[in-house]
Amino acid sequence: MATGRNHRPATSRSRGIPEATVARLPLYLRALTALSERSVPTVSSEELAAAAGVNSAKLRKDFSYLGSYGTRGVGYDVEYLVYQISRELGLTQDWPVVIVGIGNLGAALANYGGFASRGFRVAALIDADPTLAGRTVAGIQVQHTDGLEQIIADNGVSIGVIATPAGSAQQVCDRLVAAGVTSILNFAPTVLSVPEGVDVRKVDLSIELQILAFHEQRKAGEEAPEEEETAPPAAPPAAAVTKRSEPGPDGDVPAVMPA
Ligand SMILES: NC(=O)c1ccc[n+]([C@@H]2O[C@H](COP(=O)([O-])OP(=O)(O)OC[C@H]3O[C@@H](n4cnc5c(N)ncnc54)[C@H](O)[C@@H]3O)[C@@H](O)[C@H]2O)c1
Repeated sequence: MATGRNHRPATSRSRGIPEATVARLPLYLRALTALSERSVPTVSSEELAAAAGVNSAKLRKDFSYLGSYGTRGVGYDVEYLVYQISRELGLTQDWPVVIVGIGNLGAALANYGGFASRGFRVAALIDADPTLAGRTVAGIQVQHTDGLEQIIADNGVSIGVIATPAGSAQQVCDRLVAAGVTSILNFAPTVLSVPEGVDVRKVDLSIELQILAFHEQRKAGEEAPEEEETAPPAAPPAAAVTKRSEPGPDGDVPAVMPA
């Protein structure tokens, strides 16, 4: 099943919106939702850009793809933009989601209230451990992986979340895809291979931490007084050098949102 490449198009399939813009829409939506909750009626591109952590020229360009230009001197209508972006992201409908792997992470995700409020209903929790089957997590009974295909079909699920160990993730992914799932959020630290037409998003908090560590190290380097550079460790003997494995052909996108 794990054949073919997931060729990610440069633009979204709906109306030629660039993927980079699509990736920023949730940031705008989050900022706009906060304004809406405070009953703020309009917002300028600069204010909204600052709240979303995005450059304001980029924001205006992004909104032009939605056909939203704002009113000079007034700004953007908050409620209407919330509606427009939600519609563009497909959030005006309810998306049933299954989570596979109900360990520490899967249970935490199941308990996270933020999915439901954003239109993602956790329809089922699935785990391979027979001792977990029947247990209730976040008010939902965990079901055994034996029934995975039936669960997907019964609930009309198109989005699956993988929170299993890395070693089982590809097999789980293959079963989800064979059962009809076409979007996967992968938390397992492995590259998934999926057929054309299946989207994979990968979340890896340790990669985010590593990037922060890189910046911390650079900051520390800038602050430290000049001193002799530490010699790098000696290169390993040729025999000990192993070839780095090539990333698998899943074409998934790192969790880091473009600024
Ligand atoms: N992306 C991140 O930022 C992040 C953060 C924490 C953990 N993780 C990863 O998430 C995964 C889960 O971590 P955890 O701490 O919850 O582990 P865990 O061991 O607590 O839970 C894993 C669960 O997966 C189940 N499982 C194993 N094989 C399965 C299969 N084939 N089908 C269905 N269920 C299966 C196990 O029974 C277990 O309940 C790991 O891969 C971990 O590395 C990622």
